[in-house]
Amino acid sequence: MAAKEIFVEVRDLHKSFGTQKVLKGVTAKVYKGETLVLLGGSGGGKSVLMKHFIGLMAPDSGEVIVEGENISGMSERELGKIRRKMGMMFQNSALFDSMTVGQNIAFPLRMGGEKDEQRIERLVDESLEIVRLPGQMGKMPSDLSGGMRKRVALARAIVDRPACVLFDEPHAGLDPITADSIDHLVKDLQANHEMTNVIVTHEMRSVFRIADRVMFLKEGQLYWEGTPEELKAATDPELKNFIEGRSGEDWDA
Ligand SMILES: Nc1ncnc2c1ncn2[C@@H]1O[C@H](COP(=O)(O)OP(=O)(O)OP(=O)(O)O)[C@@H](O)[C@H]1O
Repeated sequence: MAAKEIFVEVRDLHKSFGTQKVLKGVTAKVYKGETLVLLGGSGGGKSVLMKHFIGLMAPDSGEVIVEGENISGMSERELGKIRRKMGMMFQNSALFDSMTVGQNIAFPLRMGGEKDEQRIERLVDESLEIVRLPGQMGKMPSDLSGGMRKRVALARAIVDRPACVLFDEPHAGLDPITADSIDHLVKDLQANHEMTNVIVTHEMRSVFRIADRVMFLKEGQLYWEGTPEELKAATDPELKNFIEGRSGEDWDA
């Protein structure tokens, strides 16, 4: 088998907000073409780590390397190029309620200086096709269900055909069937559009459906990494409690 190519690598990342140390020396790799899931308790630093992958946050110390390029110290212009390799689907969809679906999806293209309206229209159309919402560009976000809003947010994240999509809790607030449709879209992006996916989620059913690899963050450090099969077989009480949804505290005491 060919050696796996690294898409993003972080080395010994440290990040604090005021006196709160959020990342305490995280070293991790994301491989091209994989679906990587980040797990861990609330506040463990998953979203903060993901924002470092895309250059939205800069570390206090440590390195972020995207396709072999160290992004620390890059100018905003150079960082812009790096960010275009990645699309991010934010928590709670973060759509602009005053804009139509089409305008929301086109937003990153226009912000990036795209002036070719035909190209914008084509990319918006294609993105809506990919997320299985063809022809919905004229709707307002308030007319859509939660699941459809997530799909629009995904269409916006992929509109510029990034090499990698970062998903911050794409399953939050969805019923199991709608969550399943998001999982199908994730696997479709990977299989048919050669995208690398990095996903923060708490939805264990989805983890076992979509992940090629799992990383478990705890208190700002990489506590464990492995395949979903290895996670299922894990005997570590911390991991077992997490996947089985147990608090680990003794409530009968
Ligand atoms: N921009 C910021 N300014 C100050 N504190 C922040 C900022 N971003 C994150 N934090 C803090 O960093 C900690 C980790 O946040 P993060 O969002 O990465 O957690 P998480 O592991 O993704 O958890 P959750 O599952 O709850 O989203 C939290 O205590 C949060 O309040």
